[in-house]
Amino acid sequence: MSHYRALTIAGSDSGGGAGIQADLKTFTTLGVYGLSVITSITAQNTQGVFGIYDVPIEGVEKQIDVVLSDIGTDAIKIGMLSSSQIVQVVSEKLKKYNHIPIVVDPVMVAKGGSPLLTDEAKEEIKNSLFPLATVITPNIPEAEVLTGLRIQSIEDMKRAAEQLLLYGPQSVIIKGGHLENEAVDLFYDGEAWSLFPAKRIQTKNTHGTGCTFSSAIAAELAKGKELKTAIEIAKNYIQAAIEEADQLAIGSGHGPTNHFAYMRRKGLEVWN
Ligand SMILES: Nc1ncnc2c1ncn2[C@@H]1O[C@H](COP(=O)(O)OP(=O)(O)O)[C@@H](O)[C@H]1O
Ligand SMILES: Cc1ncc(COP(=O)(O)OP(=O)(O)O)c(N)n1
Repeated sequence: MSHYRALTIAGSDSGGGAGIQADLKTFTTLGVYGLSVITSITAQNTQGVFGIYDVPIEGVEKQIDVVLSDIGTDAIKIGMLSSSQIVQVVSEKLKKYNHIPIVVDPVMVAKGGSPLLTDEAKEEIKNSLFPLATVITPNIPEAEVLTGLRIQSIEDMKRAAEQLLLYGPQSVIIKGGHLENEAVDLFYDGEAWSLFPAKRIQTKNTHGTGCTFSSAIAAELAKGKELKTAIEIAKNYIQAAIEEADQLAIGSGHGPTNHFAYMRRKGLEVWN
């Protein structure tokens, strides 16, 4: 029996809530075999980021080469790429895989405010990586930095999405986790707008929501789902993970979301 495969190219979060660790948990609980290329190691817990150690460029290149030449993948998710050199090498390598769906999460800042990429790398992401993307998934602060617009409403999100599409991705989803009332995400592919609304959950345990959401989209694309269906499933997955986040109670700061919740709701008992 063969399995669908998804590759994450991202940073490691030692606290397990975001980055590579969140991506692999998401792939696994959506039934997809997860592969990983680590770009950077963060010393991180629920209280914040205490150190960032980039993997040497040759190490990033080698991981991509050996994984793709032997195992291959059905979808790729890109998360934290902390320097412009890492963005360059990843973009260069992925140019020859443009038949595979690519989800780009332009990770910039961790919840506690620690920067996860340099200013130089922001330009490189727009110019080199966005043109390769099936979909890009900025949150509101990221979309503001990338466009220079102030985003406070759905109309502002629409303007930002139009501007971001000019960099060449096939589509854009601006995540609304930072809006005040509703957690509504806006999708745009140059033809039509779609809204993915959800009730905003009051919890401090939202560490890794963006990583989890983008890797759930990648997992569903790996299975061959159409993009909007993949986003709908990812939205249900993250909603369940946030709704049941407080049951995990990991760490003393901003805890992770609950990657078991979606599986449990599908009737699979994961612990006793
Ligand atoms: N408190 C919340 N309640 C419900 N959904 C949320 C909440 N926070 C974030 N989300 C959802 O989680 C996903 C990730 O969004 P967001 O938190 O904005 O990303 P990031 O982690 O990159 O800042 C989006 O679908 C967003 O709507
Ligand atoms: C290693 C690593 N990658 C990405 C992030 C940011 O993840 P995100 O899902 O945006 O979650 P928050 O940091 O906003 O909770 C990270 N912290 N670490």
